[in-house]
Amino acid sequence: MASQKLYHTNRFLLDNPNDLISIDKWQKTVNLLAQLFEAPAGFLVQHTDKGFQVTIASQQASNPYPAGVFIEPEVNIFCRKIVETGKELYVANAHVEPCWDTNPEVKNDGFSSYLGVPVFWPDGRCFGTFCVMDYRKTDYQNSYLELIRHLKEILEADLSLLGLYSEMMQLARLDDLCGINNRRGFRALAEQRIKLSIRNGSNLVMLYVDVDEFKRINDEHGHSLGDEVLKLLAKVLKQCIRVTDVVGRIGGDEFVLLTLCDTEQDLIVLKARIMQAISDAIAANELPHFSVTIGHKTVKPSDSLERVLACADQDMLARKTRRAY
Ligand SMILES: Nc1nc2c(ncn2[C@@H]2O[C@H](COP(=O)(O)OP(=O)(O)OP(=O)(O)O)[C@@H](O)[C@H]2O)c(=O)[nH]1
Repeated sequence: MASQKLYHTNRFLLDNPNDLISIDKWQKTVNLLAQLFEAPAGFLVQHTDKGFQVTIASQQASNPYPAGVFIEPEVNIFCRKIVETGKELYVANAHVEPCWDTNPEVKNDGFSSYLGVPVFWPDGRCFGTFCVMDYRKTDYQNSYLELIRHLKEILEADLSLLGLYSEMMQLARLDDLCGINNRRGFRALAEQRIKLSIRNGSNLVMLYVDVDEFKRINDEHGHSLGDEVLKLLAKVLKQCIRVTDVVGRIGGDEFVLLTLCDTEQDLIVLKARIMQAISDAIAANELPHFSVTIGHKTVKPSDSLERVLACADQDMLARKTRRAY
């Protein structure tokens, strides 16, 4: 649960609806495509490792494939060729091209013509295809190709927006230095995690990890070595927890972990594991010795996140003070 993506390029959009995508607008775009080409069927088709899914189908009685239809990845459909090559495809008359003999759109549905362009995710991966099919053979001129390219830009603009928004959310929630959640990101994920644990009755513990005398490390070895210490600590903490736990850096040398922990004994073992992992990492990376103090607070259903954090912080401070005397 280290980060939350707004979209997954390998998941069907129809199964993971997203508020930033206007399916209604996409529907109008696909309808317009079919209308301008006077074609009986127009589509936006998505491809993932699972296969192909019709995301949007033009709303016409002549169109045999409604939105949601799934096609296995190995089926010899026109769209597959585009996904494999990343290039546009125009087939004026599939009945005279033997390579399409096994294509069910030709063999079973009787389509003759296909024109499609690849649609890309903002990271350059192929989302799928935007295409028109006709039962008759066609003779589309260049201007038609221009038209379909322009229309697909409307779809890609929405996918770009999704990418930009996702990046902005990541930036707002990530600590630049350590690459883990910052306070904002940690809070958002921790709130969700606490709600989930209340629902399924699991025991969560908040750990508050603070580097001892970090100021001295900066003063003696320089700020950039101090940064290396913080990065190493973040890496070690991430390695000591499960993927469903939440980790964050919420202050200069202060880190927090929200983790599942059933018993006192589990907690003791986890703290010892963190201490050992820090010692091992210091030795492996030839960094100056440093230690941490770890406070904790068990999460009760009635606790607010603020209270849990404050109590874990106080526990950490009390342990630091006890050690100092
Ligand atoms: N290198 C580096 N130092 C930072 C960063 N953020 C905060 N600091 C420094 O971290 C130090 C934290 O100092 P203190 O809060 O006094 O804590 P401490 O020296 O660890 O003392 P105790 O917590 O009492 O053990 C300060 O000197 C900050 O300047 C950072 O991103 N990189």
